Amino acid sequence: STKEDPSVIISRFQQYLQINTSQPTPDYNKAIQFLISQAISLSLDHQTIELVKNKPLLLLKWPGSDPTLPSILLYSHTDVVPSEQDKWAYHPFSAHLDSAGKIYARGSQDMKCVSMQYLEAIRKLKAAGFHPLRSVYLSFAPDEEIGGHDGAEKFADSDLFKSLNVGIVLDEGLASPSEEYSAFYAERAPWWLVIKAKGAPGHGAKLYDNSAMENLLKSIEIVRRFRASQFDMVKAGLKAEGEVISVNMVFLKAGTPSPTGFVMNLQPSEAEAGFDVRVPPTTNAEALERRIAEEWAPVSRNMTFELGQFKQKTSIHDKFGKPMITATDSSNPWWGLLEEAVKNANGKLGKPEIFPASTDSRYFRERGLPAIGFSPMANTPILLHDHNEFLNQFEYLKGIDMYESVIKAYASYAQHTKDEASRDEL
Ligand SMILES: CSCC[C@H](NC=O)C(=O)O
Ligand SMILES: [Zn+2]
Ligand SMILES: [Zn+2]
Repeated sequence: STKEDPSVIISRFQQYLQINTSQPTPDYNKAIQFLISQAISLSLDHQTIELVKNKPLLLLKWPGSDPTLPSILLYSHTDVVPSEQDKWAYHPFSAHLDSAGKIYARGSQDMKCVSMQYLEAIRKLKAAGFHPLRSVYLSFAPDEEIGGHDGAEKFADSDLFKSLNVGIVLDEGLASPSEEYSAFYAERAPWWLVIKAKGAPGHGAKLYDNSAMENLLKSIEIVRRFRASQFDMVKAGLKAEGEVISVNMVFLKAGTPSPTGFVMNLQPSEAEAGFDVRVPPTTNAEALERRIAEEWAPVSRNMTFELGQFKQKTSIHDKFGKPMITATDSSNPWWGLLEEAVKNANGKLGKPEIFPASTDSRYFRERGLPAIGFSPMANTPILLHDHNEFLNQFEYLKGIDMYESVIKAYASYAQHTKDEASRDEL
């Protein structure tokens, strides 16, 4: 087969990056249309599913020769987070390629690179005459950045998904600043917390106990001490970022509004603060909830709290009651195959990590399925959700080689895994 000019591969990536799929008004139709054109050029079967109106999910299939074997799902999301355009060196949807080979775009790392690399790897495998044993599915899903409720959550719950008989899911990971690729076997659960304080209102000049502001500030101090204790373990190198509980205050809301701002000589009777809390899968969840109720928002200080507002208080357990963790030992051959495949493509996989934020993988792990987070970007600063998100074109091309090797290994795996065998019995 003839080798394709890399600049053609890069320009296809740029084309996808130039489609504005930014929340809260992603142009999903344009993205899906483009991806379908790629699927057609690869002779892959395609099907668009609207689990929710105007939120299309594209499903592609590369049929395997043994339909009795569970399939491989190459998963990605099509939406990206918003960007502050004027803080970028280049427009976030220009996909500008600079003289060092860096491609600047929102989504260049999270995760339009992965979507396109899957497709490019399949293009190469097809050109080399490879035929999969296991069926390979690709799904391009909406709404990951706003929680995945109208995307992955409904997809994983559908009869269609069941009919795909998926055995392993590949989803997004993170860039790695070192030369080792990062890979993730679990993630932290988001617990979005709002604590509210009540207290007696009074004159702004009066000193008295139990005002709403004082009550809230005491809680904030206690939360900050907890935050520091967790952060210290990371700083001391005792734990990785994904292994501690993170708590970050994300809003403060209090005061009595007036046409000129706030009333200055009145102490308000209510005050609240919001926290983005992320919980590792092996946390004692009851103990953490007790801590919140007894220390962070105690009734004794006139406080209340709400967990799971904005639909985010995810369980750290799957539906079988086990911590949502994909095995990395010999019980899960997919991990070893990934390591091996990366090595065969002249890369090196780092130690398995817990993803510090959230991904759609949780909807698959919830069902007891193994899911691995892997975005092949080595020697790259982690810039997801940041200004000037970029990916170097040479890393992008290397990533295609990684997937070529990984997809080949996964789609050729002939044995039933232990997992698959036990699922068959259900
Ligand atoms: C919790 S739902 C939002 C998902 C989002 N995912 C990636 O950044 C995150 O904040 O982790
Ligand atoms: Zn993402
Ligand atoms: Zn994201």
